Amino acid sequence: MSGTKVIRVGDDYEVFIGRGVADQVADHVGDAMRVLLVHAPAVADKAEQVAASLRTGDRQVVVRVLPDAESAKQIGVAADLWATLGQAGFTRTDVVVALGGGATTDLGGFVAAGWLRGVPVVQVPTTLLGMVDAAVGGKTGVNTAEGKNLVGAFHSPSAVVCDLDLLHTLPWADLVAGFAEVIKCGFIADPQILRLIESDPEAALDVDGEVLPELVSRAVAVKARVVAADPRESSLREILNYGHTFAHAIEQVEHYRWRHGDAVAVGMVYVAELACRAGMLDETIVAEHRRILDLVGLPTRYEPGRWDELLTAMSRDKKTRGATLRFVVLTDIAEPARLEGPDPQWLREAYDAVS
Ligand SMILES: NC(=O)c1ccc[n+]([C@@H]2O[C@H](COP(=O)([O-])OP(=O)(O)OC[C@H]3O[C@@H](n4cnc5c(N)ncnc54)[C@H](O)[C@@H]3O)[C@@H](O)[C@H]2O)c1
Ligand SMILES: O=C(O)C(=O)C[C@@H](O)[C@H](O)[C@H](O)COP(=O)(O)O
Ligand SMILES: [Zn+2]
Repeated sequence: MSGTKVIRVGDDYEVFIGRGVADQVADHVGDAMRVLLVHAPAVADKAEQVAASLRTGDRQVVVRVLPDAESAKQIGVAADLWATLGQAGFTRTDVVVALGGGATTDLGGFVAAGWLRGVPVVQVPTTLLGMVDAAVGGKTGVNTAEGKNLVGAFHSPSAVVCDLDLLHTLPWADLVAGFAEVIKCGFIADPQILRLIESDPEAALDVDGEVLPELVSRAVAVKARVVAADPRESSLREILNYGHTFAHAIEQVEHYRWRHGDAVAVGMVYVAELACRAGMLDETIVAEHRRILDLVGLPTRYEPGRWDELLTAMSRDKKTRGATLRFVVLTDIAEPARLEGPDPQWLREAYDAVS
């Protein structure tokens, strides 16, 4: 890959993918007089560099480090930042910049969505998962005691800056977790993603190689296409939730000790097993889920004996309507469909098949 790849999300904003592009964050804040930069603890050095590049003229740059990972996604963290914005006099032409993984971009986006009912946010994802998924599409939010992402808002970013060089410091387990959302895009919409991974998994996982940028661009293109067609998830966008009903249940019952990507990997196998029991998906495709996830080192199993807790957590999924659980399933690769109110026996059998 040479140069910066630019992917438009409808008429709304652009996603910039390249090496070194975080040095250009200042180009995306316009003439804002004030910028709040929130960042994950692990990228403090980069945050200092970005803050320095933003400090031009009279602009005031306020920098705040967030609690690590999922602990950032709490209403209290957002409330503290709203107090900061109030004290610094942030107006509707001022900007929030979020630098970090998906937890940071979800929280930063939520803070921007709430302040004055919406100020611009520039998303600068620093994990693979953030680049291919979380920072794109405008879903923002926090968790509550009752479940994952239960409070939030749709708030499109004004730009998304994906600097692949930032992946050099990302721990291996977090890089691998990001592949779950890449593989999800392969299964729901772009089989070439699956072919690229299976033909050379090692090359796919090489942050300095040529395959990873291609995978990032392909996954972002899938997300951009779906989000542009259905920004507020009235129908089509639900396909981006493939595997997430079971995944979010795992995350909640594990008190967020499981990575989101790892949970999504198991969640996709669960829902493939479910679709198989519903007679919608051939078992060879279920096996293909396990094989491809295995190739990059993602989990395909969760522990036994937790069914009741998981079922309660699944009932709070946003796709549920009344008492009816709804799942995004596949009838084939790149052929998403819905399964509504499945037989409780299938739900349980699918769990037994992944535990
Ligand atoms: N809004 C959406 O559409 C959307 C989509 C997918 C996921 N998400 C959310 O994203 C979150 C998961 O995101 P994630 O997987 O990026 O996890 P994360 O944000 O928790 O980051 C994982 C870990 O990597 C560290 N880190 C981040 N960048 C680093 C870097 N460059 N070098 C070293 N360490 C670094 C973080 O500090 C953290 O400890 C979940 O909360 C999930 O719900 C949101
Ligand atoms: O962008 C979407 O739409 C997604 O569903 C992407 C998911 O990967 C992501 O984890 C999202 O945060 C889940 O959203 P939720 O609405 O189920 O909370
Ligand atoms: Zn996800």
